[in-house]
Amino acid sequence: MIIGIERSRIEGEVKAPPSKSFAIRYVLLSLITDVKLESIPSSDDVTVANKVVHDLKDGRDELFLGGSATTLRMVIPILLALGRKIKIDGDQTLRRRPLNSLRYLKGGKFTTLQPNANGSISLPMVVEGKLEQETEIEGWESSQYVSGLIYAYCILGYGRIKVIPPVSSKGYIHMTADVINSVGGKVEIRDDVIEIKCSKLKKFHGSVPGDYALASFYAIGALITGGEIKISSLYPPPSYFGDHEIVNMIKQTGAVSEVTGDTWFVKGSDVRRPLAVSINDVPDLAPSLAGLMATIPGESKMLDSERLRIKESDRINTIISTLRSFGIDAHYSSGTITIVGGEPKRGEITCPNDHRIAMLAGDLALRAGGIVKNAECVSKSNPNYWKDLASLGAKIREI
Ligand SMILES: O=C(O)C1=C[C@@H](OP(=O)(O)O)[C@@H](O)[C@H](O)C1
Ligand SMILES: C=C(OP(=O)(O)O)C(=O)O
Repeated sequence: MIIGIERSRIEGEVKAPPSKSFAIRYVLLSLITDVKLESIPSSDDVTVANKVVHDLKDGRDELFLGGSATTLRMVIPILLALGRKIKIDGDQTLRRRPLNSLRYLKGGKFTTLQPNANGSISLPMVVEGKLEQETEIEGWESSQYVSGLIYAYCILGYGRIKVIPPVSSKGYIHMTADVINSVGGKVEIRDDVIEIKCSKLKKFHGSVPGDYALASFYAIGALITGGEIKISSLYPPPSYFGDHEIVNMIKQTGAVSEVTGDTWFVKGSDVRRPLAVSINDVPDLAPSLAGLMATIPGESKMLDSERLRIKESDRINTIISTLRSFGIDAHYSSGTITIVGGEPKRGEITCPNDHRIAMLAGDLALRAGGIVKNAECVSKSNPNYWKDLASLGAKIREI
């Protein structure tokens, strides 16, 4: 799919896209207790998670994880809790994602079926073995393993995890703990030790809340085109640091940005301050933030950005190359992406099999005009992205 966008003003009201992270957690929760969702999001990753659960319940011994690393790194500990020997594979983007932290999971055996040059653990592989009751695991590579271990120990009834610092994306671990605690589990996070106790869990009957990181592409699209926007169906920002922090980050630049109830209101102002933020705990905010930083005069910085290299694409390179395609100067050094804000020029990219990079290009094109090829890649998390932009005033067409 090739999408052409002319300079537009984004404004109005829109429902936030459903949260991929909450949706995958609720789908996987159905392996532990009864779950009834008002509706299941149609994004690729949630569809994959749903298929994985059905295949496990049908007793299959092969799973296909598409491009979803959240599903992959959460399911592996669950398989060790279930004591199932399973062959798992994914698409090309998932096969490039590192799984080195698996070496900490004592009791697990991971046979890589296409050994790579550096001998690291990767897909396709066979997972077998039994999870030990206490585990330590490094926290740097991904929080998703820790989330999977919380589910795994809930299945086993009890477990203890020592997370070796530094711990990345901590908010997602709190999200997982909140989901299990909401159905009667007992997940206690004390510094770097997590203790899990689960007996008979309650049923879960509810809906998937909106996604702040995905919604931020709409908010920033409005900001950089002079509009104002209300985005509804979001969850009240929790106490821990997570993707909802985007609300405050946008406020720090001088814009109006506030959540009332389930609705986020965003409007630009005459004040445009450059931003310097660490994204190690909120990596999914980097692509949308890049679009905002691109239009704020001065140097903005995204610190602690090393882990962006191991997402669906090497996002350090793909964020910088996308910005440069729209005439914005950006560079990387020692963990920091520096963006020199200015006036984007008409640009064109081919989505590098990374949904959030296509959405970054979409936002920049709303300001300056442009073209996005392989635009269907947004379906990994938000298949309605282009349609939502059109409903908010984007001059957009399929070429
Ligand atoms: O647990 C989750 O739902 C997620 C965790 C994050 O990954 P890392 O923990 O690897 O940063 C994030 O990038 C991903 O999109 C969703
Ligand atoms: C990295 C992402 O997802 P995952 O890790 O689940 O593939 C993402 O949604 O940007």
